[in-house]
Amino acid sequence: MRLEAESLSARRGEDLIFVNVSFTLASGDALVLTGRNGSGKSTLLRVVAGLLRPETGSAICLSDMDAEARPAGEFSHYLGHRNGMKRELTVAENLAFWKSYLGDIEGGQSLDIEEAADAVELSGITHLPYGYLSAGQQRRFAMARLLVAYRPIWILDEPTAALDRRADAMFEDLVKGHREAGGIVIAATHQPLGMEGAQTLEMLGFDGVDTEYSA
Ligand SMILES: Nc1ncnc2c1ncn2[C@@H]1O[C@H](COP(=O)(O)OP(=O)(O)OP(=O)(O)O)[C@@H](O)[C@H]1O
Repeated sequence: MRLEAESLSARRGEDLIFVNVSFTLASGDALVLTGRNGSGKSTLLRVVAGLLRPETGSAICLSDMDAEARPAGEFSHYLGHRNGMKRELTVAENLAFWKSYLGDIEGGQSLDIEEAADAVELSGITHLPYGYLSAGQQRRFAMARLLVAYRPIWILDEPTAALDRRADAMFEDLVKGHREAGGIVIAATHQPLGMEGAQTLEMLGFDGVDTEYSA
């Protein structure tokens, strides 16, 4: 599998946030986005995930299963700053929703809900309303979303911000396991997070609008 981003530009409001961003990632590869606050990291992640329309360019995925290139978003999990879980529902209900809503795509297998809870070291509390949990527990279960439906590309925006070191280590193992199984990871993160050997791409914000970016 290959993810190819070519000549991406994006606009927020009136302003171009970045132009000419290109990179290619193959199975097992990772890309770390760096750059100061407001430089466009989240915007680029949302464009690749298919949540924001690019001004120019495309992010496509060439899968071994499919002769045709398809939008990268169809192959992606997106874990943004927000957790994407309903506070009133139990953890199990939230994860069951994501599991049935997303389903698996060809080429990989997902975990069931208790297995995913175990993988984020929180088994036994999936019957609790999500809103009862601590911020760190909520974030861990948001990470469990990545495991209950298979997607080869993980797009992660500061996934472990405000978590403790043990959670970092747990998440690092998940990311390593995903890459070893042939997955691709793109993350805006200041922590290592299993991203060894990753390409890096420094986002320059408005300053970079006249400069070409590529990783
Ligand atoms: N919905 C929006 N409408 C207009 N401008 C926006 C919107 N969202 C973000 N921006 C602007 O786009 C620019 C890039 O923001 P973005 O969130 O992508 O940066 P970032 O590098 O992820 O920042 P941080 O490190 O603070 O998370 C900023 O100038 C921001 O003000």
